[in-house]
Amino acid sequence: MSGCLLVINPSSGKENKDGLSEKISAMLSKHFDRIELRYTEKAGDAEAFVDLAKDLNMDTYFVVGGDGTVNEAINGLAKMENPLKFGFLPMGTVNDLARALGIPLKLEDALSALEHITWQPLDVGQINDQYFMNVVALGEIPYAVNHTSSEEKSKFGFFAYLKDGFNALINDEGQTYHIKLDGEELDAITTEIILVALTNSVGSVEQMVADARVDDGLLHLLVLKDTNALEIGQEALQNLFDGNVSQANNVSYYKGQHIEITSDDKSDDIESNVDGDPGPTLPLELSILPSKLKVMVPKA
Ligand SMILES: Nc1ncnc2c1ncn2[C@@H]1O[C@H](COP(=O)(O)OP(=O)(O)OP(=O)(O)O)[C@@H](O)[C@H]1O
Repeated sequence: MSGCLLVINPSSGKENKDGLSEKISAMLSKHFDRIELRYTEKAGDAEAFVDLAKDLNMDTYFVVGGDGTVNEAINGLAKMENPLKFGFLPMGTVNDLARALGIPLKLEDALSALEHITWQPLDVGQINDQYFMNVVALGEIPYAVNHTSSEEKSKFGFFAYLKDGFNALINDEGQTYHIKLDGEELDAITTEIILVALTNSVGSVEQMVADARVDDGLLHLLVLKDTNALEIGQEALQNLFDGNVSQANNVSYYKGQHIEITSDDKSDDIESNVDGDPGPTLPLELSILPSKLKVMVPKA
């Protein structure tokens, strides 16, 4: 008998929640014999419920929420040797993983798209001792975003805020970083922003990293160059938001499986942003877990 634990974050998103669990259960009942429902109450619940799903002998773990909830689910699943299968419905403001996987962002559309499903292999990223599914950002700008109130963030979204707030946020020349990519030391770089992306969609910009595939087994490293000159920085950031960053002049673009990032500057103060939330400080070690998960997507 196939079973699915359905976990809903009742605080995510702004859509009307009337009949939400019934509608989702109806869709899931087409694919599973047995469905159990739980609601999250606080940070960490969507990660902890993975253990409950295992105890209940479920084979699939399905969450409904924003990027925070999806990231928690990934953190629960990725540490399993043989992870449960994964599914989700996007309810947040950014929803990059859904965009990359072709899961519609509107609830009713997603529910009908998932009437017919297939299981897509999905890479998971590791940063120090935690996991991510979409993007790690590092530098002055992500730092400022980390220290922005969640109201502002939920109003504008992570990168929308970043874009609108770019002028206001620039206040110095950036940090100097040392980056080792697959064991090779790159030239030291002074920059305001470093991104490590897993999917083509970053910060709601669906083709920012046009080459990235959810199961290509690669980390996509983007470094904004020449940020001492504000105008160049702005132009490069605009290139990021216009998509297809590998074509942009002021962005260095690399691919690899293992990245180490250190800095001569005050490392303890340099904080990362992981999937839109504050992450670990330097030094950072990132790696890819190729096709670690199988995720439910609409059948083409
Ligand atoms: N019942 C609850 N009430 C209030 N907050 C909750 C509840 N359950 C979980 N949370 C909080 O919600 C956070 C995750 O929110 P999530 O990011 O999924 O939604 P969102 O903020 O609407 O989406 P996005 O980040 O894309 O804007 C968790 O880290 C946790 O702190």
